[in-house]
Amino acid sequence: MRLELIDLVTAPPGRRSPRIGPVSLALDDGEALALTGPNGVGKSTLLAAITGRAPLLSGECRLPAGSRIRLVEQIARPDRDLPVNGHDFLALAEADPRPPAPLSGWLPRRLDQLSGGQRQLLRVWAGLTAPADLVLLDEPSNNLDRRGRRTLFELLDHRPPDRCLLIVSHDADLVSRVPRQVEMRPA
Ligand SMILES: Nc1ncnc2c1ncn2[C@@H]1O[C@H](COP(=O)(O)OP(=O)(O)OP(=O)(O)O)[C@@H](O)[C@H]1O
Repeated sequence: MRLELIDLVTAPPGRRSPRIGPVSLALDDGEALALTGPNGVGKSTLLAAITGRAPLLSGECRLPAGSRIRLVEQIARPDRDLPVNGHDFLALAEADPRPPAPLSGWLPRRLDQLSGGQRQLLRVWAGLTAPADLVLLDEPSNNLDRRGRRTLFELLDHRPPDRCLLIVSHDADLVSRVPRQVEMRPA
């Protein structure tokens, strides 16, 4: 699987402005890349364009037909009042049902009874281990304290090796652990 963005110009979903890009990058099987850049430069919008939610105004987004993409969004949709526990959540996401500790200990609990950071780590695990060719993580270390960030790094180390990984982050420590970095700059 190869993701290739060629002079891609996009905009937030349902809009034609502000224009984001042009951005060019390529990612091959099993590669991980960190996408950095200032607030508002368009990183989340670029991820939305790769998933097809944001418009392609010009340029190209090349992905093999049938590629499976998993996006772990920066802000989780509210799951309050959903009677779903961690086991159910991983099963629904078709994710690996056996995450490492401490995530394994949270699985019997309802998602709405976990902390924001605990939910965040479960969402990242689900994104990393569910069937996919390309995993997009938007600010995965948000909400995490030092121990949570260490756990996140372990989860990333355990990711299945065959999939491409694109991580949007402002976290210098996380970015430095990713072999390749691309910085988005304002047009
Ligand atoms: N629904 C929207 N309508 C109008 N403008 C929007 C909308 N969503 C985002 N924008 C604008 O599009 C630009 C890109 O936003 P985006 O969230 O992609 O940036 P980002 O690089 O991910 O920022 P951050 O690092 O703060 O998460 C910003 O200028 C933002 O204000």
